Amino acid sequence: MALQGALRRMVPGLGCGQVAQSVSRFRMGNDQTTVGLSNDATVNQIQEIISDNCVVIFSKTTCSYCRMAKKLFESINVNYTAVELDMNTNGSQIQDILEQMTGGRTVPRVFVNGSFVGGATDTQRLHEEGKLLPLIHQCQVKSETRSAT
Ligand SMILES: N[C@@H](CCC(=O)N[C@@H](CS)C(=O)NCC(=O)O)C(=O)O
Ligand code: FES
Repeated sequence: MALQGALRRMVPGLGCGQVAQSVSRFRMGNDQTTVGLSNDATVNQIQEIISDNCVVIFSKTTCSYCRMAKKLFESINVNYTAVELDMNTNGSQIQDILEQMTGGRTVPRVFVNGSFVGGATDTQRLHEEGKLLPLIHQCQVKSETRSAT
């Protein structure tokens, strides 16, 4: 699928700033300029957020599973960027695109180091299997490589 190809081709993310206490939140499309974005523009916006941030959670403010995913990252002191789809003018468009990219439209949709890792239970399982922190560590390796060059 074209979108999956596009996701794989993404440039590595810029600094991810994990292992910090504060939680960064990013809202897309809440201002006038981004209302009614074309599909391509929204795809680009999504890809930019995913490549610029080590951990991205596409979420809804009312969703307990989303809360669970956020709490998991908070418990391991890892910063995340939450995109709250229910606070966003383009929320359902973003959800449609995420479905094309990942094969599902449920929230949360969690991305680490540019790759989709699953929903809340998938992310929790990954952590229990000891596989989540190594993925997060990959973002640090990337940002260290970048700053060394
Ligand atoms: N096992 C999934 C469950 C995700 C799920 O069922 N999400 C529901 C809300 S809790 C959903 O996205 N429903 C469709 C919607 O809100 O658009 C996970 O842990 O993330
Ligand atoms: S837990 Fe109900 S909306 Fe996610």
